[in-house]
Amino acid sequence: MMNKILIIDDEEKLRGLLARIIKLEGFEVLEAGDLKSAVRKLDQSDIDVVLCDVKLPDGNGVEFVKTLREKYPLLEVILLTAYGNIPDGVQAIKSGAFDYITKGDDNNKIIPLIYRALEKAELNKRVQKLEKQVSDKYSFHSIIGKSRNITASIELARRVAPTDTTVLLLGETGTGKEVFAQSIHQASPRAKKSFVAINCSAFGKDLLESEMFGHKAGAFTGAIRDKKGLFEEANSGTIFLDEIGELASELQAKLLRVLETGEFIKIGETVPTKVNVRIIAATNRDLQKEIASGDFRSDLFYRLSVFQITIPALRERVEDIGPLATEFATRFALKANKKIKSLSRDFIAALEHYAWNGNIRELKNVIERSVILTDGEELNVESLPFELLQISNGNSKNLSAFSLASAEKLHLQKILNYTKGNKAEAARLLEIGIATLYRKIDEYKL
Ligand SMILES: Nc1ncnc2c1ncn2[C@@H]1O[C@H](COP(=O)(O)OP(=O)(O)OP(=O)(O)O)[C@@H](O)[C@H]1O
Repeated sequence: MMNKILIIDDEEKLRGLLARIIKLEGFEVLEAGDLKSAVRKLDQSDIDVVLCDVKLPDGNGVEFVKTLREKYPLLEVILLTAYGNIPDGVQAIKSGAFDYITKGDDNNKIIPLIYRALEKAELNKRVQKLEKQVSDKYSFHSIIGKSRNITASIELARRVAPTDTTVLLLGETGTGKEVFAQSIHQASPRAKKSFVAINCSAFGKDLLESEMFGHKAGAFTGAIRDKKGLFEEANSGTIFLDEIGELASELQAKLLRVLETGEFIKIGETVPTKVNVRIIAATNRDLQKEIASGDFRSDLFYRLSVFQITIPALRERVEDIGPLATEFATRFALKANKKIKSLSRDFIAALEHYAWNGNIRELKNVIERSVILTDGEELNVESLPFELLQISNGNSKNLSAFSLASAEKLHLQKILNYTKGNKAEAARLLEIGIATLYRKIDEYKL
């Protein structure tokens, strides 16, 4: 499609000349003699770049730049200034114009400038598209599940999303706490600002403090330059503090201060930094217990737990397992270039009977493994890890699908089958001592 350029200028001769030059480059040119007819043209067609004169019969071009940026954020504006009137150009750029150019003077400069403005306009469109993709990906719609339990959690999250209220997400590992945090952010007025996530158990205390709050150059050895902390990065947006129960006590105090005053002091700094950040925290621990044992400050807990949402474990919403598995199978099949059309009944039944201590994350892993192991069009039980099929054996050690132990167990089973239960022969083949074999048989309840 041809790019469209709109020229707004009341001097017909000059406008015509400019239009001819631009048309020669293969662009489609639209013309307007005043702001009113310009607005009509802008509403009727998708303009990419606007060239706008300053003095117009019904208004001022410099001021019009602001309106243009707000109403048509994807297009770019080049202001046509009168000779020697640099302040107009500077003001226009402040208001969001792409650039300015002196009228009549530099017609040979206009084409390259238009090309650059077009590139910027294309970029605007790409960014908008990506933003839409991100917000779709992290919207509440992306949370799969129709069970009463999960819909109740989603409903709570929807309600609190548009506010600035601090949210505490409770739930076992892998239940989707981060997915919830992102959806809340995306459904809030802060959606266009940053969403920053930090796992409080991922760093040691000192590193975590500098990650969260930043430091001044020279604050400690290795602090070569000033570092912005994640709270600053998240300014005007949302910060997600995962595994908040792991936060060291000094940092708990610092976080409490942020919650109370919006302020913190960077490492090595003396004056506080102020931020406006919405806080979403998450934990899989029982914070009441941590409070009782003195590991978590109760005042911080009360600040954080203004609005609590519990995300149900997968075993508490068994009816969602089938739809989740199907969705993951589709995604992984696409990724692995496999033609998987269905999941067998037994396959889903086995999934529904399993305890899923690792919740959705574990389910995702199991499905990925099954997709990799399947060559046909249907996922069936043969592709499931051993433990999932051993559900009736309540004593068996609970192993995750990808663990080394799970592979070891499977291997032992195979060898023992091969030697028809002859343990001495099995130990020889496995190149381990007979005592070790007995121990493993016992451990895996073979
Ligand atoms: N309802 C859902 N629908 C689809 N995918 C989901 C859903 N909930 C979670 N997931 C996926 O499950 C995985 C685990 O989710 P997430 O990281 O949000 O869990 P978490 O509770 O924050 O885990 P942890 O406590 O270990 O940090 C991710 O890959 C996520 O994309």
